[in-house]
Amino acid sequence: MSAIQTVVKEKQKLSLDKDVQEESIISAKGLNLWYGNDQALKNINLEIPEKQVTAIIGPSGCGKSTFLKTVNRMVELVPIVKINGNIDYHGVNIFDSKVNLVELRSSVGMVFQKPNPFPKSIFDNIAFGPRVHGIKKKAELTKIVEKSLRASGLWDEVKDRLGESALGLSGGQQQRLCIARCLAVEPEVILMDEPTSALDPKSTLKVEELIQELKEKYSIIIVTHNMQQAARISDKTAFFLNGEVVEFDNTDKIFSNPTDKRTEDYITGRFG
Ligand SMILES: Nc1ncnc2c1ncn2[C@@H]1O[C@H](COP(=O)(O)OP(=O)(O)OP(=O)(O)O)[C@@H](O)[C@H]1O
Repeated sequence: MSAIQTVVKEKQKLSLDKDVQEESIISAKGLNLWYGNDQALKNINLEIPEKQVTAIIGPSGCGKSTFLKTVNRMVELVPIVKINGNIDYHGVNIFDSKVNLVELRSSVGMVFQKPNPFPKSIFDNIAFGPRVHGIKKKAELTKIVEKSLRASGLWDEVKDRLGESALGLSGGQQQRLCIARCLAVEPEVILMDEPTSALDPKSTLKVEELIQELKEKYSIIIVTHNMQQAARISDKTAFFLNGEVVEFDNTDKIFSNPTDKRTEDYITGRFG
C-alpha cells in the first residue's frame, strides 16, 4: 500500500471525512482566463464548500496559483489578464462592478508560499490590516493582535516580544504570523498558495495542524505539490491539468479510487 493510501485509510478510520451536508461558499462557473493570448484557465466549474479544506493539485504550470489569485481578484494586477465567466461568493459575482475590492480581499485572505512578514514589529504586522480598516484604539488593536496570534498558535511563543521585529522569527513562526495577519481582518475564506513549501517538516506539521483547526471557522483553499499533505488535510481535492479541472471530488475518493486515468497517473507519480 502506498504512503498516500495509508494516510487515506487512517483518515477513514478516524472518520474525519464524514460526508457532511455541505454548502458552497464560492462557485466558479464557466471561468476562463488568459494572459495575453495564452489561456491559463479553461471553463473552470468548482463548488468550494464552506468550512472545509479544498486542495488544488496538479503539475507545474497547470493554473493552480492563477485560480487561487482569481478568487480574490489579485490576478488582475497583471495588466494582460482577461477573464470571462463568474465566481460567485455567497451568490454574488465577484467581477460585478459593485464589488468593493478592499472588502473582497479582507473577506478572502491569502497566505503565500514564502512567509512575507513586513519589516515591522510582530504587533504592527498583525495590527496592519485592522489599522487600514480604521481601527485606531490601542486597546482594541491589542485585543485583535492577541486573538489572532492565539488562533494561529503563536501567542505563547511571541507574547513577550511583540515589539520585536517579525523578521527575527523562524521561517515556520513567520508563516504562522502571516496566517495571524490574515485572520486579523476577519476573513471567511483563506487562500493558501503552497504555504509549507518553504518550511521544515516540524513547522510544516504545525501549519497543517493549524489548518485543521482553522477549518472550524474558515473555508480554506490550499494549493499544494505535496500529495500526502493534500491527502492528510483536505476534505475535497481538485486535480488541475493544462488549465482545466480534470476531477473534483472527496479527497478520499481522489486518492483511493479516482475516476479519471490522468488523476490516477498524477497521484501515483507517473507524471508531473
Ligand atoms: N504573470 C503572468 N504572465 C504571463 N503568464 C503567466 C503569468 N503567471 C502565470 N502565467 C502562466 O499561466 C500558466 C499557469 O500558471 P500558474 O502559476 O497558475 O500555474 P501553477 O499550476 O500554479 O504552477 P506551479 O505549480 O509551478 O506554481 C502557466 O503557463 C504560466 O506560465
